Amino acid sequence: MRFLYQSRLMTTASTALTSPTNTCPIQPVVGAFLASRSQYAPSRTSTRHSSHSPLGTAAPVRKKLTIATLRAMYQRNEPITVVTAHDFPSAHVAEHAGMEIILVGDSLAMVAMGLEDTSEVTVDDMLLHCKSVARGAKSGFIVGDLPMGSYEISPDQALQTAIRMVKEGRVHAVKLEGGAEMAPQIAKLTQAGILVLAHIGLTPQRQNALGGFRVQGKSTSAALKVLEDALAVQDAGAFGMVIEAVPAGIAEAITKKLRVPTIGIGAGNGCSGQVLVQTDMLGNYPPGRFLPKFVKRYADVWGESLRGLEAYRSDVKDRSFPAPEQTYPIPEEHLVEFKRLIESN
Ligand SMILES: Nc1nc(=O)c2c([nH]1)NC[C@@H]1CN(c3ccc(C(=O)N[C@@H](CCC(=O)O)C(=O)O)cc3)CN21
Ligand SMILES: CC(C)C(=O)C(=O)O
Repeated sequence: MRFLYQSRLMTTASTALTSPTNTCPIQPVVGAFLASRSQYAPSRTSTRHSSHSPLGTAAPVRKKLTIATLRAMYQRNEPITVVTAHDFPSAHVAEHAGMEIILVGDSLAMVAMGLEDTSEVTVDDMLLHCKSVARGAKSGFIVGDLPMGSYEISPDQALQTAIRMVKEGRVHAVKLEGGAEMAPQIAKLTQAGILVLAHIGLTPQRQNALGGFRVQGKSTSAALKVLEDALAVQDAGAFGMVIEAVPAGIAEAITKKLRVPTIGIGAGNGCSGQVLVQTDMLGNYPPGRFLPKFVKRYADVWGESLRGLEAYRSDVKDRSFPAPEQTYPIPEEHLVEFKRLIESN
């Protein structure tokens, strides 16, 4: 299953940015901005923007989200929306869609780096992706994963890594996998003023020990262990926790026992919020790829990307691209003179 699960796909989802169906309140601002730039035509009077990030640097689109915002949402029982991002465009579109938390998950190993699993990801890999995401999402609350091997050895190691994630990666909080056994790490980071999102239930970095990506907490005793982990990470100071692949009824009951939010993935709608991997939920993979049961596909980025690329290829092959409107004109007399000069030689 591990082999089926990997993905070597292109990953940007920037097409959604111009979608007229986007109901996000900031959409009119984006629309107006794009319109004022007349289809990205270079302006003589203003700075030219790189084609790699059509909006130049990301302008803030809403009030900056903080831990206080998240706590207030939790208090009023408003679901917290979380999605992963791994680069500038995927962060930018997540922010424009109003996501509260943008998670730079180590699943970027598969969805952005084409690796087989998350175990090869390094802190430097994470930093590169975190920096790009931070530049794309100026108002979101950004959480970065501590990769396998960068925090388990000791609380000091965890703190060293977490400090780099904040200082260099520009994240607002870190996520680390593990329950009661990670309480010392969580406490150390929290005492140093670094916010921690814990991750319990199915912890993919331990896939070998778990015997694969298996649902956790399926028996009474296994569910009690998940609750024990939830209470331990809460008491160690985690501001919240991801609960992955746990039966819905168990995750809901655990959520009710806590005073910090749970962010569910494959854990039912009784959690305080939900998270999905962006490339999964946007359908940025070819048909037939294996997906966990908990993924719902909300878009077909693969289909749209393929359609656009095939149309481009076809236009290049029959020379209908570039058309006159995509080329630079020259006054006819200059062209005639130019040709006369080069032909007389
Ligand atoms: N692209 C991507 N999306 C993810 O959601 C994700 C990653 N990568 N990588 C890290 C983990 C691994 N994840 C997974 C992967 C597979 C299953 C899975 O196949 N679960 C079985 C359940 C098997 C059982 O009953 O125990 C399923 O049928 O959904 C679950 C979580 C979630 N995470
Ligand atoms: C699936 C989410 C929770 C994650 O940890 C990741 O993207 O790595």
